[in-house]
Formats: sequence, structure tokens, C-alpha cells
Amino acid sequence: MSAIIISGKELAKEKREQMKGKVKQLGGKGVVPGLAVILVGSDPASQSYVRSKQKACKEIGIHSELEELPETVSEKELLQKIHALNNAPHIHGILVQLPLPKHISEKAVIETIDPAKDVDGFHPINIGRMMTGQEAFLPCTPFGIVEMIKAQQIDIEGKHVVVVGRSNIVGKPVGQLLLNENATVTYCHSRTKNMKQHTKAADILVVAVGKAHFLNREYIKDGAVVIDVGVNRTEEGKLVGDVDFESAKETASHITPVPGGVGPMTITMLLHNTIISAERTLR
Ligand SMILES: Nc1nc2c(c(=O)[nH]1)N[C@@H](CN(C=O)c1ccc(C(=O)N[C@@H](CCC(=O)O)C(=O)O)cc1)CN2
Repeated sequence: MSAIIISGKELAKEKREQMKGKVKQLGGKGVVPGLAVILVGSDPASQSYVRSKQKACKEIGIHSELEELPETVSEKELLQKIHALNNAPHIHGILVQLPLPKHISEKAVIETIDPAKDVDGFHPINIGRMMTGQEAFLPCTPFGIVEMIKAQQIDIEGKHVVVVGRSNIVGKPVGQLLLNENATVTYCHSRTKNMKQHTKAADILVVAVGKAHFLNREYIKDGAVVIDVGVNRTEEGKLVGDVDFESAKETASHITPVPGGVGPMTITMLLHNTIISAERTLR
């Protein structure tokens, strides 16, 4: 058996087409959605993600602004920039690209962003709202994963979801979002004993550990849905996921590829959140 490949690239394309219409409608009401992106330092991967975000904004008609700050910028200066953007009426979404240099507190940065403009969905207010099932900006990667599963008409309710990884931006929130959809959720992490015993029990397996080919088919139940969040560059310069795709596709019923799986959906849900934020100004 060979798995159905869930193409995030294709779904992202469809969703972005629909978003163009929404942006046009907003324009007719005098609102142009605006996204501000802050990039600290010159990490090549972060630079590339930020470029992709700006390109995607341009394609669908969202105004975007990039603030590039040197690696040595002080936390105080960064927080001042965020305060200014919180007060800028033409900006509906603010994001600070992660990771940040060690001398800057991620927590302080995230908590300084106005929750009403937190289109990354990282602010504790949005996390709390998400956890209690209230209206919130949802973190883009987990949100994109749920959209991909739903687009395949895969039932989530009652399914056993196993999430490998417990980061604040992917692992923890994806488990919560799937719990909100009535899945039964297990988290595995670096201290989990008998990892294979857990992953083999998963109907839906989400892997977000950031280690190339961390899992193969031996960890996957026949017919499971496998969502690979990892984007790892090998020594040969190839992009691979946390899952050994060639091996896993023989066991899984559905699997996301890397590249072209979860990644493009992350940026698409960021566009979605920015449009929603702009729409809220008309309420
Ligand atoms: N402020 C944020 N920082 C970070 C986030 C985030 O959501 N908000 N997530 C990641 C990085 N990220 C977005 O910022 C991101 C990662 C990967 C992709 C993507 O499209 N990947 C492609 C491959 C890209 C390549 O060729 O290198 C794919 O999987 O097909 C988009 C966005 C950490 N930081």
C-alpha cells in the first residue's frame, strides 16, 4: 500500500486564491490588511521564511512591512518597535520571526505584542482563549495542520492522536487544537519511555521534533495519518522531514511530504489571521 500524499502546497494555493477575494472585498470597504514582520539578525532560514511571508502577502494584496534589526539590537529597542506597531492603525498583524538571539526574552517580546494584532497566535491571551475554546488567533502551523486533515475529510473526533514534540509553537498547541476537535491526545517528548509503543498506537501521528528521519515505518500503525512538521537540511543540502518519507508512506494511509506539506500552510494561515484581524476593525 502506498499512502495518499497530503499536499499542503496545493491546499495553500486554493486557500490563497479565496483570500484574494476577501482582501478585495475589504479594499472596497476602505481597509487594506497590513502585516508588520520584524526580523532580528541574519539567520538564513529565518530570512528565507520572512521573504516567503512577504511574497505571499504581495500575491494576495496584503500590505506588508519588514523591519530588519541587527543581531545586537537591545531588547528595549525591539520592544519600542513593537509598541509603535501596536499603535499603528494601518497594521493589523505583527510578528517577530523566531528564534531570537539569546539576549532577548521571547516571552517579553510575545507579551508586548497587542493580542488583537498577534497573528502568530503566540500571546498567552490567545493561547488561553484557544485552550478554553474561545475566539482566538490560532498558531499558524497547528492551525494549518488541522485544516489539512479536515480538507482530506479525515474524521478527528474519537481518534487517538499522538504528538511527538512539545514546543510552544507547534507540539503543545497542535495537541490542544486536536483535543478541541474531540480527539484523544497523547504527547511524547525527549523523556518519554517506550516511544514506539505510543506512536504505534496513533491513528493520527504528528511529528515535530526537528530531527531528520527521526521516525520510520516501524513507529507507525498500518493506516495511520502521518503529519510531518520537521524541515531539516541534510549535509547534502536536501530538505527532509522528521519522518523517513519513503519508509513511512508504505505503512501510512495519508502522509504530508517535506517540502510542500505543512510549511506552505503555516504561511497561509498567517495570511488568514491577518485578514481576520483587518475584518475585525469593521465590527
Ligand atoms: N514568528 C514565527 N516564527 C517562526 C514560525 C512561526 O510560525 N512564527 N514558524 C517557524 C518557521 N516558519 C515560519 O515562520 C516556516 C517554516 C517553514 C516554512 C515552509 O514553507 N517550508 C517549506 C520549505 C522551505 C525551504 O525551502 O526552506 C516546506 O516545508 O515546504 C514556512 C514557514 C519557526 N519560526
